[in-house]
Amino acid sequence: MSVNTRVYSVARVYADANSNRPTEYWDYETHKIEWGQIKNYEIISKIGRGKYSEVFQGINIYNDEPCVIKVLKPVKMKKIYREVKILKNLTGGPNVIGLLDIVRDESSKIPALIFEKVNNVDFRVLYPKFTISDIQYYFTQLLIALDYSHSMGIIHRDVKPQNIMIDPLTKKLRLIDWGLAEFYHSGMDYNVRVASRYHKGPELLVNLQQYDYSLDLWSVGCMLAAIIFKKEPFFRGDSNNDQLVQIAKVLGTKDLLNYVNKYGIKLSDEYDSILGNYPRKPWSQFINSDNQHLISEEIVDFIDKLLTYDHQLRPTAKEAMDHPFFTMKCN
Ligand SMILES: Nc1ncnc2c1ncn2[C@@H]1O[C@H](COP(=O)(O)OP(=O)(O)OP(=O)(O)O)[C@@H](O)[C@H]1O
Repeated sequence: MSVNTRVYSVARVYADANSNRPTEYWDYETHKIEWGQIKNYEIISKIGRGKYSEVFQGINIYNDEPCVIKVLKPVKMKKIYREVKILKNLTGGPNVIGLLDIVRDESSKIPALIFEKVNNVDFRVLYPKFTISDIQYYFTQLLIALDYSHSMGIIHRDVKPQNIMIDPLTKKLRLIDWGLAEFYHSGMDYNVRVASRYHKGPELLVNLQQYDYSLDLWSVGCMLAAIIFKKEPFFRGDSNNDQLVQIAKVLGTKDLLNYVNKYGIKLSDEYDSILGNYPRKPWSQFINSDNQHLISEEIVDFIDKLLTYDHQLRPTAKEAMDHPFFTMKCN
């Protein structure tokens, strides 16, 4: 990230969340990590493997509490400091995964993050069974986590089903994987190589670097559209460029061009031959016999507002929670 002389976009909310706080709050590069005791934890089994880590189920042998041990792969120390600083700032906040400890192996110096464990059910099993009332409940929980993070000056930048742990028995939802999250400073140029392809907002794909918290709301829109229309993922691009084409096939080319023009962005020449001149596709064309029981005017309007090219026009997390979809009566 870098400071630019041309400020063309500033967050509509929480723009000063970091400038109003002391430097120690957001300056992760000078952050000193206080290492805990690695001998307190034992690995039980492997849960998953991410791009940046190997994740294990573990146990704290002193209190017998289950935990998750995220062993970080070698990356720049700066990235580790950022994830730790952000987790320390957000831990204890609503629906944010709790960081319990940070340890490292004495000889290899490999760091590991210790988290609270969620008895997650895979989204491919869970989401297809969701009723409207489940969707209202879990999306409210997700928006609560996002509004909290945004109010704390932090953009998650990788919202996707794999990063949302849900235990349907206790109805606990936790937003995990803060490894790509970043502090928001108005006027700052950010790296657009964040988020996972299917959930990347148009701002990232058109190289609009002064993006903000609203990026996370696009990803929420992708998740919601996938669940409601039973089309997972909703936008399936086979490359970053194709991802924008898939979006344009739904939202239309004209509004995309209006969007980039508004912020004085020039679309890369690579798009010249692939973007075409797609009309806007009505949402009704996504309704079929498999999904019609989930469809309502309210939900379609909500998806329509979240999946807006112009990041400044999307509802904020708080505005999203106030959408009529959430107060809609359901059986
Ligand atoms: N607290 C937790 N409780 C239960 N499962 C977890 C928890 N934290 C992580 N996992 C599991 O481990 C996987 C990887 O964790 P995480 O996303 O933090 O790692 P990552 O290396 O940053 O992943 P990616 O490359 O996908 O971004 C998750 O998708 C999830 O399945």
